[in-house]
Amino acid sequence: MIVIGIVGPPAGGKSTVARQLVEMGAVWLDADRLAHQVLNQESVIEALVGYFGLEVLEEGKINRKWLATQVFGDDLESRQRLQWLEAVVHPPTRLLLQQKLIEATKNGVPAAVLDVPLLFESNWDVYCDQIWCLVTPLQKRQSWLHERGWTVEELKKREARQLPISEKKRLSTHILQNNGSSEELRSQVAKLAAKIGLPVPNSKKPNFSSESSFDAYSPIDRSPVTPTDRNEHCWGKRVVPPGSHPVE
Ligand SMILES: CC(C)(COP(=O)(O)OP(=O)(O)OC[C@H]1O[C@@H](n2cnc3c(N)ncnc32)[C@H](O)[C@@H]1O)[C@@H](O)C(=O)NCCC(=O)NCCS
Ligand SMILES: Nc1ncnc2c1ncn2[C@@H]1O[C@H](COP(=O)(O)OP(=O)(O)OP(=O)(O)O)[C@@H](O)[C@H]1O
Repeated sequence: MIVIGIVGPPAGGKSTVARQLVEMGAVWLDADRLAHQVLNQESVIEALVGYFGLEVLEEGKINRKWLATQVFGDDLESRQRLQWLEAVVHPPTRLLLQQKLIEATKNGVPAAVLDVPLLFESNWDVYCDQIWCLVTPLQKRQSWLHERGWTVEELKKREARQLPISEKKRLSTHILQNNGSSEELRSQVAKLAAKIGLPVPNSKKPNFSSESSFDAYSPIDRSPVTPTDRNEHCWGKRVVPPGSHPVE
């Protein structure tokens, strides 16, 4: 099984690429979704109420929209709150992600896609054979934002808490330019997928939601890919190739 990490700026198209790879037989591991599951755990809710007060709750659940206003900011207090939140949420999220990776390996899927926004920041890159970095202009992301109800300011605040895109590019093995349609993005994804032996469908397949793709694997082809020099050591430290990376 080959492990592909997807990175990029917030709202840069990581999930879109993951969905496209699911259509090509990969399994999608969505760290945001797993972190949301962790936020539903009783012990985590108790810890958050202890730290943030009852305001963090809405109808007994963590109010993520409110919490985002408390942790994404440039001031010292916000940064300390984010650090605290990550220290609570990341370890159980890591455990869930590890379990899902092991499950995918056992199921013999050809590829697992790690859709982890903080892939480098949380050292998840060590699990990856390849890392694909999306380069997506702010203007494009702005035009897609309305779907998730964020303002540009919210987007920028989150981005400021992540590794700069220049660093993400430098540390990645492939770069995808997401500055056109999703079909244009798909053709870049298909090219890279073909290189690692994933079955690329000719026609457009229906979209898989994170919900449905998370535990269910694509029915297209479950046979393992031919081993390449990079996919034989899924659990070893990935070696970052020297120099800059060609635009794919
Ligand atoms: C603050 C929370 C409640 C806001 O929830 P919300 O539903 O608004 O956002 P969601 O979780 O879907 O994240 C959307 C995007 O925000 C950005 N983002 C989320 N957490 C972080 C973070 N700790 N640092 C920088 N950017 C982040 C990412 O680009 C992510 O894809 C939530 O993001 C959270 O609990 N974050 C801390 C846990 C974490 O680091 N998650 C990232 C994956 S491990
Ligand atoms: N090339 C594209 N053409 C049109 N819409 C796009 C394109 N790429 C992404 N989008 C849209 O932009 C929005 C953000 O994309 P997506 O959710 O894939 O980003 P993301 O990187 O996973 O975001 P985050 O990690 O911050 O949650 C979505 O509504 C998606 O449909």
